[in-house]
Amino acid sequence: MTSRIYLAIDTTDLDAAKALATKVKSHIGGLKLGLEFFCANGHHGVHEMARIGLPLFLDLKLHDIPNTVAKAVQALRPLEPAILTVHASGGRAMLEDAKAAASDHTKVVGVTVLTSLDTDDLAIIGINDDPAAQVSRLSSLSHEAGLDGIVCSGHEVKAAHQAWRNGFFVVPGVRPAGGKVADQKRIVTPAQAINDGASILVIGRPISQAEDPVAAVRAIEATL
Ligand SMILES: O=C(O)c1cc(=O)[nH]c(=O)n1[C@@H]1O[C@H](COP(=O)(O)O)[C@@H](O)[C@H]1O
Repeated sequence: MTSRIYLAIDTTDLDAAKALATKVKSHIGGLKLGLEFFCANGHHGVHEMARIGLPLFLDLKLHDIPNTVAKAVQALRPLEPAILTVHASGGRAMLEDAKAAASDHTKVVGVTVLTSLDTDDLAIIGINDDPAAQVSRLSSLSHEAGLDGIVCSGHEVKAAHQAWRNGFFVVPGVRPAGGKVADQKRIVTPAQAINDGASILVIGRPISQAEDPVAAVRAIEATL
């Protein structure tokens, strides 16, 4: 069975990204290229990473007016990402237009509440609800707008999956028991996220910063 672990490539260094991805490629299901990587390496960097032969998740978290996001999605089509992110809080029209602009081969998923935020952080930006309620709201909106799924933390994935049975659920903020939390706030273990309905896990530093990334990814896989 294909691994459900997508390795987060969070570096500006293309050679380092290629070396890490090549090292672990037979143990993971795909590569997630984020803003840091894309801002430094652009389309060229994505083409280079595509040569490794794994599905690519282009995590640019697009968030703008509908026309601008739709045009950006069109401009990304030649990269043929398997998965692409937009911010669900961009609103219904933006989500519909983003999905319409993407190729049928790309899953467009809505980022709900970043895993680095908790209830206090939401209050500061005027959302007087806990993350679970906000994720539920944005998950329903993403579903209604025709997206393929959402990004949420492992705290919310069970309820989101129950409400949207054939949705695609991306769960970052995943930490092996006792792993360094860093800037994440809503974390769960990889096994919990999968048991609760995650379709794929996005994991970065627990693998990329490990002394032996292959051993780290194998240890995580063994818990699933
Ligand atoms: O969309 C994402 O992938 C994402 C959403 C979110 O809410 N939280 C989150 O951490 N991510 C990404 O998941 C990865 C997590 O990295 P680590 O914390 O190093 O495992 C980073 O590349 C983040 O950009």
